[in-house]
Amino acid sequence: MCTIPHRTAPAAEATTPTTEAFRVESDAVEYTPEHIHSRYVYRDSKVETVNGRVKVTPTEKVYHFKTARTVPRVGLMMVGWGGNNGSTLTASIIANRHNITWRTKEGVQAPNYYGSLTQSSTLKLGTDANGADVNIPFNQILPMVHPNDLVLGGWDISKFNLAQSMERAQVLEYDLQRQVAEEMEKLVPLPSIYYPDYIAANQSDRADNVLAGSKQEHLEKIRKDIREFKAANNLDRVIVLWTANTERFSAILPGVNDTAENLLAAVKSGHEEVAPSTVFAIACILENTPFINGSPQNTFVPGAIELASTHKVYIGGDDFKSGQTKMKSVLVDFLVNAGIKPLAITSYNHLGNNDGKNLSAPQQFRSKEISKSNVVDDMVAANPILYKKGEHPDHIVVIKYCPSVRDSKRALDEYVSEIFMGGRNTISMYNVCEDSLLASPLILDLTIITELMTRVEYKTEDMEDYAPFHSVLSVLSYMLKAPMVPPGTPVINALAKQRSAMENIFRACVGLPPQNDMMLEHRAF
Ligand SMILES: NC(=O)c1ccc[n+]([C@@H]2O[C@H](COP(=O)([O-])OP(=O)(O)OC[C@H]3O[C@@H](n4cnc5c(N)ncnc54)[C@H](O)[C@@H]3O)[C@@H](O)[C@H]2O)c1
Ligand SMILES: O=P([O-])([O-])O[C@@H]1[C@@H](O)[C@H](O)[C@@H](O)[C@H](O)[C@@H]1O
Repeated sequence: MCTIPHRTAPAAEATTPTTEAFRVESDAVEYTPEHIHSRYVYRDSKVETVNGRVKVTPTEKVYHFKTARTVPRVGLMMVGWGGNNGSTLTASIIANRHNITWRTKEGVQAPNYYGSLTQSSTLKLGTDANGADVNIPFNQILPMVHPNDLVLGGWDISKFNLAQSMERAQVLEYDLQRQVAEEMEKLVPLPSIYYPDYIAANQSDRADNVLAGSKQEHLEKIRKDIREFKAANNLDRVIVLWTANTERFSAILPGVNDTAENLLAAVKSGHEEVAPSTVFAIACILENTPFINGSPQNTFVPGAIELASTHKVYIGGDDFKSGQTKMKSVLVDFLVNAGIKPLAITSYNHLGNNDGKNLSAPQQFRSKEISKSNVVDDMVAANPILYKKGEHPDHIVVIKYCPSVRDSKRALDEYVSEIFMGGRNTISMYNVCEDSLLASPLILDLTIITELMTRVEYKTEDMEDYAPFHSVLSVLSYMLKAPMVPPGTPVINALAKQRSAMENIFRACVGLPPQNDMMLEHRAF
């Protein structure tokens, strides 16, 4: 097995087509100066029951994909920039960009992007003449923006600059903090929208950087912020990502947020049931700027989804899938697909960062409890041998705030399953991690893949022109606890399926077949 060496980051002024790490030699793939064109045969199986007999028919559908090769100048604006995730990610990009190393008790540590699928994982490109796998860095399958080239900005209700925020977060080692502090000090979050009812009351002491005025004025100000950030930094594309506090859920109210028209009117009238995150989402959509929600609240009320679809702007969410839930979406997938029946899943964690402080309030915890609880639904529903219709494991989620452990979340999980002949199997896990060091790389992947998707279009044989994917970007699901999907389509939480879907879509864009792991060349020869 060999891996094509990892390329260093291109210069920030990437304005010419990226030179790909490989070329696909196929009649189904064409490289022009501007695009990669591919013709892809999508194969599936249609199942129908006719007179009690199940009939399966293999199907084929031709898709034409077109991917713009030039990686644009990209800005990432974070809502909640001064938080643990935002400050940690910013410091980490600066450290990687300048290759800043720092001393720890174990020696010299170099910067990296571990935990980022696009930056630190690989995929199998094919096999060499000896039949050995050839693996490439995930970010070489298609031209992607490099994290080092992202221009960073954003908003926070706290006026701390990013050096103060990094110090407050207490996530990164001091020897690194001191080296990036000067650059971080110059980064100051824009004032933001603050509706006290939406986050815990215990957050009020941070709220010293807030916008005055009406909801409509807030909407217009955020739109202006995006335009000005883009112009000031000579950007081609801005991605906005919510990594601010978890909000309470918004009630879905007919006449208020059920349609795009009603939602815009509700903002204009200052209706209380429009959350800050929804105002941000509307501002982004109206500015043709993708908006990703890294928190669990229902930012994307029906009216926001309709608005995004009408404007063909990408939205995605909800809630970074960083630790306990990520593990759950692997373990339950393994158990159920091994024919083992989880009976009870109890997930407890305590943490001491500001996120934990905000989640100590009931309404904010409820938002998180919902996003953490639905992650096994698809796996359970897919196995009627183990689970009768409507049957599911007991699933308990507990989160407690314990200031002294800071960002170092302690997660304790127990999985009790029924096994062969009435037996029981209990798996216990203890997972300690700096929560922000798990979430920050996910912010990169969400940003990088969202930007890539703005450069991918498809056309089927019955379409006149190319079109973007559906505005609800379900391809992001690998990074999210409660993946948003186009209305009426299935939600997939199993981590392996989520990664496979993303990889195979990108493979199709360069005319490669889906990865199937059959390895027939090593079994039938
Ligand atoms: N592993 C993880 O860290 C993880 C995993 C999944 C989800 N999340 C979610 O990501 C979010 C951020 O996590 P964190 O640890 O960085 O939290 P944090 O509390 O450290 O940061 C949130 C920041 O948002 C700011 N803020 C709150 N309301 C705002 C508004 N309306 N506009 C602008 N800024 C606002 C706060 O001042 C704070 O600086 C939380 O909602 C959390 O639930 C985190
Ligand atoms: O991603 P994950 O570890 O399942 O879930 C985490 C929660 O357990 C934690 O309490 C919360 O503070 C983080 O925001 C994150 O949502």
